[in-house]
Amino acid sequence: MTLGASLKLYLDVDASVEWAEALKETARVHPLVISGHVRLFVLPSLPALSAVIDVLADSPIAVGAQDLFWEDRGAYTGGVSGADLARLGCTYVEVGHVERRRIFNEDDLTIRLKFAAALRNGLTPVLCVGEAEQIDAESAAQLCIAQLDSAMANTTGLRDLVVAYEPEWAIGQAEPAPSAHVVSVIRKLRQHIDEIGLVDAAVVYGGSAKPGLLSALGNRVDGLFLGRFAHDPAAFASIIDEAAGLR
Ligand SMILES: O=C[C@H](O)COP(=O)(O)O
Repeated sequence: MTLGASLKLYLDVDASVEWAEALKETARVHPLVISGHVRLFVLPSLPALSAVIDVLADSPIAVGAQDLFWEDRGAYTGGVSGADLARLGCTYVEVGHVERRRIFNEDDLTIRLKFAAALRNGLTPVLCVGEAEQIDAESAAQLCIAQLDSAMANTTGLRDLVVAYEPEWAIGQAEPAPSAHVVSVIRKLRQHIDEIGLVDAAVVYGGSAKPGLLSALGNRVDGLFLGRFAHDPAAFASIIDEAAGLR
């Protein structure tokens, strides 16, 4: 089971460190985390990365970035190099979140280049896919598959991948997407992923995910990608407990 959380730009550096310290304590005593049956990763904001990496250095919680640039070196003011993220100790990087698409104008080509940059630097991509409007599961799955195939076009050397199914209409809401919809889309996504030979990829759900959801979805998903509802370390801990209950 894979559980990840992105802090987006919600927590400042000090709050991110405090949050990481609380998660570290949860992970330290949780048997399923210790045994590796639940893998945890967190994606703080860029300025908090180093401090959070320091806090989690001797814990099983992996750290990643929420974005990277598609080139590693050069005249790219403000760019973030995947090589530097790896050097800092990041092992994950998020690519394709809809907020990057909408607010920062990233398109399919940008996402493909960033996906390649992640792989080139040995970072596990957390590739976000999802439909914009609430539509039927079959149509949603086709859109997600098209986004996945586009991001991975010409990809070589893929070792590990997290695919986060994040329907845009369910992000930032009080409730996640209905479980039946999530299960149906993820089943079709999983089928496609298996067909193209990525059997080890984890397919997780994100979009107002919170305590109770994992139990409702059961083993039909590989985990969750959390946003706001992970800000409370106790909520994160209770979701790890839910993962334990599914074993
Ligand atoms: O990256 C996380 C997702 O966009 C979900 O965020 P949210 O749970 O705050 O809606």
